[in-house]
Amino acid sequence: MSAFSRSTRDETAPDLAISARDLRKVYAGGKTALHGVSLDVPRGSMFALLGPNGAGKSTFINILAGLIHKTSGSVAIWGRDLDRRQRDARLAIGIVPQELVLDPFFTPREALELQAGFYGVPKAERRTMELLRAVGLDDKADSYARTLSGGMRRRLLVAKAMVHNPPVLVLDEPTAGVDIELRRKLWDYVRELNAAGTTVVLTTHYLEEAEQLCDRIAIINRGRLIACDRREVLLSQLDAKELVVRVAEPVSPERMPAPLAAFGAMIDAEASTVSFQFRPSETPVGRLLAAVTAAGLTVADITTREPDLEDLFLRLTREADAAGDPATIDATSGGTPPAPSSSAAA
Ligand SMILES: Nc1ncnc2c1ncn2[C@@H]1O[C@H](COP(=O)(O)OP(=O)(O)OP(=O)(O)O)[C@@H](O)[C@H]1O
Repeated sequence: MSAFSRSTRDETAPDLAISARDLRKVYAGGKTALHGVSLDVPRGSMFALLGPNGAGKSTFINILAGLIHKTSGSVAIWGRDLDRRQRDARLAIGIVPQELVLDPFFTPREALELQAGFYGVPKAERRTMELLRAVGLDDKADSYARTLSGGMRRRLLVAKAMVHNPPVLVLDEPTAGVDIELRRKLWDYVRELNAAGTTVVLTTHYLEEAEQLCDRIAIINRGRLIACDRREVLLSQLDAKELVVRVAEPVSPERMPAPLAAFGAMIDAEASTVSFQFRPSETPVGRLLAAVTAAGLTVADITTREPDLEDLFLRLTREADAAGDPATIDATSGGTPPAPSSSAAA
């Protein structure tokens, strides 16, 4: 199907694959799962939606999928408003649900054909075997779905979400219960789709996965967006590094040389190391190494540790929890959001 152009040069394609404004969801019973989330997913991006259990990720995705109704706010998928152009919006998105929902009596081939029929894909344009090959299920094309393993079912759901060739693919916890080898295969395929222009949004509990795969990351906590930016920008917010210097001479924390104390160094006598927690924006590593030399020590080896997404995730969710009722970050401007505690309510 060529209805959707993925080219970055195509001026008819929207700049935003998904755009949510002030999205709220209050479930029957009064639970507010989304407190006014505004979020943009640029076309062509590989976008991670991260958050602890119960943060509201599935609620967000289920609204996109049309499985639940939003309470208020608006969402556009591929520039098509979900209220005004529901059918067009749905055609633009493929969703891989969290639950492994498959009819056990259909084979993968039948499941894909049925789905293609549901989306009105003409027989000549169906890519059933191509999709099954892509997800490594071509040899299972005619086995009953009930005989497939959890990982195979997951991959079949990915293929199913792609039958109408949507420009936006959303995967809700796609690798839960999938072993490492299959996970790698799944990601290879998702990367290929993304390289070919498909915008990919995924929710995951594996921070490492988001860090390795995604160029943009949003963090949602208790129904509020607490961060949303390019991965490098988010990680640079941490501005903290650790330098560990192994020295040739014996050292002791009881005899901390003044040049090292000035930088808040810590000494591990057993490992013969001096370590520093520092802000790269304020303190160049060279100054720390100079302090080691000034203390009369010889540098034998150095290692540094960069903060990772897990550090950021923990810090932001803790800050948001400590603030109690943090304001929502409007992540639609494309810039770096302000710190959670000082941002303005959307
Ligand atoms: N049908 C429902 N009725 C009432 N409350 C619900 C319903 N579905 C979800 N919730 C509540 O809404 C909040 C957000 O849930 P949601 O499933 O969106 O979170 P999540 O981030 O996807 O979590 P997980 O990572 O565990 O899937 C939770 O407090 C959850 O208990």
